[in-house]
Amino acid sequence: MAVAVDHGHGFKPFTRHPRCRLLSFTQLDYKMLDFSRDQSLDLSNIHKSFSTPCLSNSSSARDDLHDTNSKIEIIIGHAAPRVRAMVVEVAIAMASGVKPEPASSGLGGAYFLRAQNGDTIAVAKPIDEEPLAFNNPKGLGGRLLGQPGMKCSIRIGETGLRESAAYVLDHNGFAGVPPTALVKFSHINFNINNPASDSASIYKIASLQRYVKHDSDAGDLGPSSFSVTCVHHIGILDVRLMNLDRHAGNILVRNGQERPSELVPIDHGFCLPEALDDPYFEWLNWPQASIPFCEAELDYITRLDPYKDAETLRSEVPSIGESPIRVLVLCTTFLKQAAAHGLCLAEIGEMMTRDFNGRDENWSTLENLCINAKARLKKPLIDDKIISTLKCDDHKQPEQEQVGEKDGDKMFRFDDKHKGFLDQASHIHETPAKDNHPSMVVKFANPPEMPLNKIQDTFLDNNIIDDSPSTTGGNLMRSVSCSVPNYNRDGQCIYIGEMEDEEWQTFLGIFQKLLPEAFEERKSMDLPKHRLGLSCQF
Ligand SMILES: Nc1ncnc2c1ncn2[C@@H]1O[C@H](COP(=O)(O)OP(=O)(O)OP(=O)(O)O)[C@@H](O)[C@H]1O
Repeated sequence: MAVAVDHGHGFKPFTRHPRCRLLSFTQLDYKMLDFSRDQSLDLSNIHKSFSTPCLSNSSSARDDLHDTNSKIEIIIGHAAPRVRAMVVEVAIAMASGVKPEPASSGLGGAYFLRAQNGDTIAVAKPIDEEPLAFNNPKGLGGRLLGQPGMKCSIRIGETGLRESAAYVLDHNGFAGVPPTALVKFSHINFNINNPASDSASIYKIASLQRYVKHDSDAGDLGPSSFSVTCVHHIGILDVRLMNLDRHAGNILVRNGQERPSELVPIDHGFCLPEALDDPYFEWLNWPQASIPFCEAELDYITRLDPYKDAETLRSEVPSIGESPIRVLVLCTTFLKQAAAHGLCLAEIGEMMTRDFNGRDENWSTLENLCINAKARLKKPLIDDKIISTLKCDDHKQPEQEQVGEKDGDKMFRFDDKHKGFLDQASHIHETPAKDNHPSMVVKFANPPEMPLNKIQDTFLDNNIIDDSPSTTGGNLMRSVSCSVPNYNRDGQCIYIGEMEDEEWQTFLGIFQKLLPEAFEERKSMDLPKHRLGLSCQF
């Protein structure tokens, strides 16, 4: 068998729904491993091929139609350590005729790739088999790539990117994310729900992660056998990446000869959302999270450079886009300052998590800080997606916060002096809803600055726009009614990706100035301490 590394651009660009951003895989430096089933394996040849890259002849989708040889191509992760070795092993296994084995667990399509001797090498998760995606094999399919997925802030088809990003950002294996890449498989039998209509079935894009031998996952055990270090390291990663999905099943447990067990974090598809969202941290209530960071951990956190990490993502995972990168910068900044103020992991995690009391979900402390920081920017914040119905009026009533009630909607004055406005916004959900959508009215002190088109653009994809002029008290009132789709319970996320660069920098500066007071307030609460009372051994 000849295994060759290809620096060419072997496949046609991967596109998705026309209204959605293109995944710019054409910009990426593809490296391809070709292998053929009818030739014998020659490992010495593999090494030679790596050191002497050569071009593949199979450079178009048309060629692929006539080429039945299996291929695997690294799209993201070719510079990451230990990725190539994993891909070579998978390539050899596939060349020997080994078939991917579907995993029964998980909501998405996942496949174990085994070597000829039966050892599992890696886990592949095709992006079109994610939960809700059209080729999902577990009855959860039907949607196009690029639409909001299980989490409103992460699009269908983009979890694989994030799995790779988590590995790239886990510097020196601090949290122990297994080697992960985004790859393209061709001529491999993954699931297709409607073969007749699927013309692109000759290849699939998938995340590929090194399989980790394990004894159980964290859901099978209580946390008392887990090492403080493992919990802290995984928690630090989750905070940086705003992981929305750190449930116990996503932490594998390896029992050593002695306690404590080693923890391995997997499944990072719901990290790095496009907007601030509600993270889920299983470790939040584990006693280890309430133990202060040790010197080495504090040193690691101090040395984290959010801007360098942002550059790393831009160069190594370019298709991820700027919004998730901003979430990374914001969360890393938050972590660094929180740790410097002496907060423990549990306190930091709690500040990032929304408060759900069974009926209402309130913004997290982190989200409230961002709302306040945005309110202090000069520009009116009308494109925040916290607003589902907007009305504007140049009639100023500066002394009043709530300026009235109309058709069941509360009316609030809004200008840049009125920083309390966005605190009020947390009460939006309690206002009477129209057509089952939360509703509010905002009065703008400065109508000319209101980019009405921008509002319409923001909501156009999924909403009904009603732009009807009316008059109130002699003042022109423009009305824009939009229904925010029900992504989550409240249909709301705080977006930070829409700001211009300069505005973003100003926002970050304001955000950082707000942090010390918030940390002091958090430290004055003693919530996490009671957890230390639980009986556990470390
Ligand atoms: N790197 C790995 N090493 C060992 N097992 C793994 C690895 N990655 C995933 N698995 C296992 O593969 C199965 C499916 O993986 P995973 O849970 O990540 O899929 P998913 O569809 O994204 O799941 P979920 O519904 O929890 O989001 C699980 O049993 C998981 O434990």
